[in-house]
Amino acid sequence: MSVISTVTVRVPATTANLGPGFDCIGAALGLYNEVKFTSLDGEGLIIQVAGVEAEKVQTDETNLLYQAFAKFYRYIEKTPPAVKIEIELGVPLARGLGSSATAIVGGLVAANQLAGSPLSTLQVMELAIAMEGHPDNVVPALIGGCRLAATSATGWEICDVPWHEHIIPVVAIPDFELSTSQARQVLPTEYSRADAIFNAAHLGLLLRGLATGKAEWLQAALQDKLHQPYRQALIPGYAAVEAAAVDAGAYGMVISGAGPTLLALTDADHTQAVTAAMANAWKQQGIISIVRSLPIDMQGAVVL
Ligand SMILES: Nc1ncnc2c1ncn2[C@@H]1O[C@H](COP(=O)(O)OP(=O)(O)OP(=O)(O)O)[C@@H](O)[C@H]1O
Ligand SMILES: N[C@@H](CCO)C(=O)O
Repeated sequence: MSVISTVTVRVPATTANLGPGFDCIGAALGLYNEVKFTSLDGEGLIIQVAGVEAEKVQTDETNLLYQAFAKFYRYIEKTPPAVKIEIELGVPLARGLGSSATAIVGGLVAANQLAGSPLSTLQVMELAIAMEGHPDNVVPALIGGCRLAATSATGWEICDVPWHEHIIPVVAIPDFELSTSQARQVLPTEYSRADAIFNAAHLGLLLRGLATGKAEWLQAALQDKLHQPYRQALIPGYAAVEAAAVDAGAYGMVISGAGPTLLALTDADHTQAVTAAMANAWKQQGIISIVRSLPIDMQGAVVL
């Protein structure tokens, strides 16, 4: 088989929900997956994976990157070409850092590029949201920054959420997985009026806290009644890691995406202490973790 065309796409990890923004807010982080698509003549699919947890990624047609690639071609009513996909993984799988969003966005962006860009970024975004089922990971993975997504009469309204430069995300990534589908199964299907009001108020406060960096607003805002109370039991050591982060000076701590990664927000003066405290708290529970501060990525998916 000979090579027709090649494209390489880099896609950032994302942290969704940020506490009270369940299924509607997320931010891109400076941690990346890179994927090279080479379209070939003839028929076939070759997938090669390297990097963190490479052995866990499917290498047949069920691979999510390929699923997104094929969905794009079905959408434009063309047959997907034979393709070789080379994946360099930096984002750990099923940890609440948007690995599935990197695959969906990477596959769609690469396919659009190889097909001569017939779709706009907005159209790619709508396809990505439909595939993932919610917008809070795929939107920042595609366009970067911190983003809020809301439905409108005609589709989606996406807005940028200003993130004060003094606010630093610290992610504590444990060495166990929690799939999003499992973490969604424990959620109720209905909520009380009191819980709905609680989240509306705290999401509003979070937006203002993120924009201003005001400590009191951030400390109060990072609370939620829609998903975290139900998911904490799936994350051993949650309470101990949260207490350690706050004692070390974090504004607060939330579940990153569907978990099990935990996300603390802090400032530069406390980043080192918060990072060490979270790692130590988990260690005392017998859980190995990687804890690190990450910048907000402002670029989103990039064709290299
Ligand atoms: N680079 C990749 N290539 C192919 N498939 C991937 C890739 N990354 C993730 N996946 C698929 O996505 C699954 C993980 O998706 P899941 O939604 O459970 O977690 P997540 O996206 O990492 O977390 P969250 O949505 O909470 O941020 C993996 O088990 C794998 O099937
Ligand atoms: N909003 C999603 C993010 C994970 O995909 C959830 O919490 O289930």
